[in-house]
Amino acid sequence: MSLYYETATILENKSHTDGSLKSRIYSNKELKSSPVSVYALASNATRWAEILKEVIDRSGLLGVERKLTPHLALLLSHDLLIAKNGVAAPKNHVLNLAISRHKARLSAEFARVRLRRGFSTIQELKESLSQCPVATEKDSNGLDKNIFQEAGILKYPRWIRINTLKTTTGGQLSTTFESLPRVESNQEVLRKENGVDGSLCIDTHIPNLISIFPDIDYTRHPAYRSGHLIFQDKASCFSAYLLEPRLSDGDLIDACAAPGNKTTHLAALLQELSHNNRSNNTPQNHPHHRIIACERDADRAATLSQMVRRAGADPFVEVLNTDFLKLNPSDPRFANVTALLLDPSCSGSGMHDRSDPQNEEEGSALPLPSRDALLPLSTTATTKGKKRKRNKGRKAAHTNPEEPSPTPPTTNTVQSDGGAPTPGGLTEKESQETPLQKRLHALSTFQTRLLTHAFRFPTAQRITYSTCSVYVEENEGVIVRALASDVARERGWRVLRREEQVAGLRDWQRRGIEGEFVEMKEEVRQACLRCKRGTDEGTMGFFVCGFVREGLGGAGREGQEGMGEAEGDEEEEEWEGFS
Ligand SMILES: C[S@@+](CC[C@H](N)C(=O)[O-])C[C@H]1O[C@@H](n2cnc3c(N)ncnc32)[C@H](O)[C@@H]1O
Repeated sequence: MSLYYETATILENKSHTDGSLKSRIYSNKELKSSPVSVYALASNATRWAEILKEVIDRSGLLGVERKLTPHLALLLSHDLLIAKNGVAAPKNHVLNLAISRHKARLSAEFARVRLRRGFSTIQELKESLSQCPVATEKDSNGLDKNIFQEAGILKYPRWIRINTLKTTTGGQLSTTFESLPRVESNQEVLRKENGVDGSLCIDTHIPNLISIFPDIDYTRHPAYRSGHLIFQDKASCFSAYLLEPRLSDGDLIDACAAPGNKTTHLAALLQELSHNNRSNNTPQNHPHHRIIACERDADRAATLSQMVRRAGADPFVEVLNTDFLKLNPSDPRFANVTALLLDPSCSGSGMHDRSDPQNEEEGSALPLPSRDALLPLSTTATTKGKKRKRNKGRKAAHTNPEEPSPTPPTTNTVQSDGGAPTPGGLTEKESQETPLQKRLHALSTFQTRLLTHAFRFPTAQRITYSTCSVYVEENEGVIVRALASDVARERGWRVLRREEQVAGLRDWQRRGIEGEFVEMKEEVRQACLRCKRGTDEGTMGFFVCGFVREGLGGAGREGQEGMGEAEGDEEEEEWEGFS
């Protein structure tokens, strides 16, 4: 059935074609299926991906149906479980058979996943996923706007950061955006009147950021192609802005940099500083600040280099295709590092439409089911013959402020020693964790390690830690654990208090939340900034917290600590299944 194969190919996007999901579909002249159907299937399945991944993983579908790829499984299970008309293939078609023979198991898992999230009906769950205003008009391609409503696109404006490395906001407003009237709020931006091409709002928290109607496609516009405009959600701009680069800074590290939105934002902020400080004679093309942009994945590092060049940030940025955890903080190459931006891989649960290029640029992939999902965890944990280290101070249990906890009510605070170990190296509680809990556990362990590694850079004075996740485990939980670490205490790291934050972000109202099992001081909670999906603010779900250092404690131990930890960490990371 070409609809499923073609939609899967579009979502995989192996050729890395530029453009929005919609433009990739409509510009594809080889499609046999109707673009309307491909778009509807792709955008709807994408929206449900996180839930469907959990359903498919729990059912073990991919372990037995070798003909199904993760993308095909996602699309077919969407139609089987959610679409009004079911699977759009004849009953005896190989794809229909491959999914339908597991209907009972998939439906049961779907019901479990739904109930665990606190929704008594599919309709309620559906509504929670598409909190968008109803629109009935057709778009320029004749598409019913309700399709976009389901995909959740209308709720969010398109955020564009004007890249001041190459242009100015004034210049762009009078050229590229000349035809768009200015409005005062995102809500007005989203209210597209008949016959009007949309409007534009200048953001009040982040300089050089605008929002426009999301349906206006600028991916082919010369200003976008030449790097004058960068698609970047407002929330994602918080990380570099909160780090607040200064003229007194030495080198900066972006520890997990690809595809490079925050790296180029840092570069733009640095350049503005030099421009504003006329007494400083640093020539624009020979900045004394170096941004070391670290990315461990080779393909993504190549994309990062490309993006850095396109944004005109190359005079500032040195791309390192390496694992940040392998950098020795005491290496003389990093002797001048004063600030680090850490935006590690995360669950991506704060993103609204992962197939949108704006979100692809944020670096989180579509959650896909896995063939190994049902392998007993004890097998995966011991295949490498490594034993797991205990997480000191680990308290966070699953908490997503946007949905009820999947943790069974009987699960209590995870003790720092994790309880009694099972023969497979897992505690009883850990072996009872759902796939989501296991994933969050592994992610937050990895994220805490990255953050504590950042604490080790001897001359570092400021750090920002951010994720596009809504889960407390990956956010406040990581902050609390990292602050409790020996290295944080020895080196004098503390949170950047709200009153110390850059103007604009200091006024941001959404602050940290205490999860069921994460307690923190009010000062720490206030230091955490959150953005919530589905609000009038028009952002994705996001979290950021800044750190500053009081004094330079423990400076004598840097060399040993840097390398010693990297080795031990590797052992733990392999156990956690991250490569
Ligand atoms: C959320 S994305 C970063 C997005 C980026 N900050 C931006 O704004 O465009 C996380 C990136 O970190 C990379 N990464 C994960 N672990 C890493 C590590 N230990 N060292 C370096 N890069 C890592 C991932 O490959 C991924 O590209």
